[in-house]
Amino acid sequence: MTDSTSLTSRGATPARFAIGTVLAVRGSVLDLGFPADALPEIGEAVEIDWDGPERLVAEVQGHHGPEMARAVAMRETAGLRRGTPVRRTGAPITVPVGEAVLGRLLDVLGEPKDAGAALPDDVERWPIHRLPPPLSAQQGKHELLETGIKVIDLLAPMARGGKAAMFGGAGVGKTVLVTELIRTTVDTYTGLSVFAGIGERTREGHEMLLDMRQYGVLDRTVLVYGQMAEPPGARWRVGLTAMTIAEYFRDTMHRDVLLLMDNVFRFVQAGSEISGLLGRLPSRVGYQPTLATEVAELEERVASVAGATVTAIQAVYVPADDFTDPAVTALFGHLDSSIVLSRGMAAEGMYPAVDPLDSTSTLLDPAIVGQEHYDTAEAVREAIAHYRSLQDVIALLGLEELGPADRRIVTRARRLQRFLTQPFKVTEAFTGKPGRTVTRAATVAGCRAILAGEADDWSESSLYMVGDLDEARAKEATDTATAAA
Ligand SMILES: Nc1ncnc2c1ncn2[C@@H]1O[C@H](COP(=O)(O)OP(=O)(O)OP(=O)(O)O)[C@@H](O)[C@H]1O
Repeated sequence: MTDSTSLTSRGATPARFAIGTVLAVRGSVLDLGFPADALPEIGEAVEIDWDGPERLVAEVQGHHGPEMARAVAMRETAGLRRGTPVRRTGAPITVPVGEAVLGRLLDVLGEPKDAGAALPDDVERWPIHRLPPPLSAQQGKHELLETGIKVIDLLAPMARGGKAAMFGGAGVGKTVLVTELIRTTVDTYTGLSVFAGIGERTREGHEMLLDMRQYGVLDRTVLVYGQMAEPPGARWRVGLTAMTIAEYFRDTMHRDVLLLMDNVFRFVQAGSEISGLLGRLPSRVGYQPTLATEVAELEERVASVAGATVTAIQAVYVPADDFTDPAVTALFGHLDSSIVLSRGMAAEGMYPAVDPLDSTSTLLDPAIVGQEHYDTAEAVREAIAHYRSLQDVIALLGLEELGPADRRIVTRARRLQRFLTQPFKVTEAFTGKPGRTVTRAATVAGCRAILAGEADDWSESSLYMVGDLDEARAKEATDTATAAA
């Protein structure tokens, strides 16, 4: 028996501060020995008393016999030895919340990583595991969150207090789109933003910090990072850390919060790594058997309560462009707005590469967006779907072989596709084109005019990478004048 048993049995240490020891270290997974009457609970945080480089906290995941708990470390365990003392905390992992964390870059445990001052000792802390608000307290999601991005506002509008996700394979523009959404919404949005960087490149965290400072919105933003170089425990829990900070702003300060997560797939992937390390049998496609529960635990907490909202905007990597991947399908069901990025469109330079047919939103309903918007969105989809169905024929026989009605639809669909491209503020530096935001009304009006044939005689390039239709009209006029001269 360990010393700790005698300590507890003498009654010198209350159970919740009971001391145990590290029995085995396998990467991020720790086997911990405790006295039988003081085994930490599942979900409880334990602190390792070691002389390693950083405070080491682990979360208990299971009990293996009456005196052994298995836990997942939130930080690197290199150098950790068997026999090192471990302390129970009697609570789940807690993270600092409130005004003190605004403008800061934190890690999964809420510790600052931005070389700034330490957080005050008396900062309020909340546990990262919390239940979603009861259904009776949640409010509906019928208010639109206009983004100023034409294709999203028209075809996959977002809800204030809702959940939206951008799906796409590697390099199709997820990060660019999420960053642009922060950029465009912070100008108009009076709420606070919490950004969760999950399992992506480490440098992106510091770039985001600099960007937020440059936009002058850092004091309304919290950045929380668990990036790809960090152990799976950090990547698995960092989303909950960010969510908890957002919930505090919503529930205690009654502020609207924009919660941005890049990349939610990495959260699922970290859960899968941990499941394997814990020796659990894998389920479909090798994912953890608890996949749906883990995703639901995160997603269900995004809600509006008593007039204050948390709006989630997430990037989701689609492995090998396979939209039937279980991680991707588990997420789809939770969303109000699904924005699908297409490799084909990215390859043609049609940025943002949002697929107009695959992207959907529950808000695209005449009762919410209005009849005119709804009808326009449907007509745009129909025209593009018709064009796609004719693409093989066009490739084989040429446009000339089509009847006049089909040819008219193709002309308009191609112009609509170009009109739905848009230069972004965040890409100004490398495209050289100043970014544009367009109101929903102008987007709808522009598409209606194209559908009615106004742009039939314009060159397609006049509609490419512009803001509203007036800008395209002006570009067409200049180009025509230059050609004539
Ligand atoms: N709106 C855009 N305008 C111009 N170029 C873009 C746009 N979106 C993406 N790109 C180009 O595509 C590249 C990849 O974009 P991004 O990093 O956002 O992809 P991603 O889907 O997040 O990739 P990963 O899965 O590798 O993180 C950018 O570096 C840029 O060159």
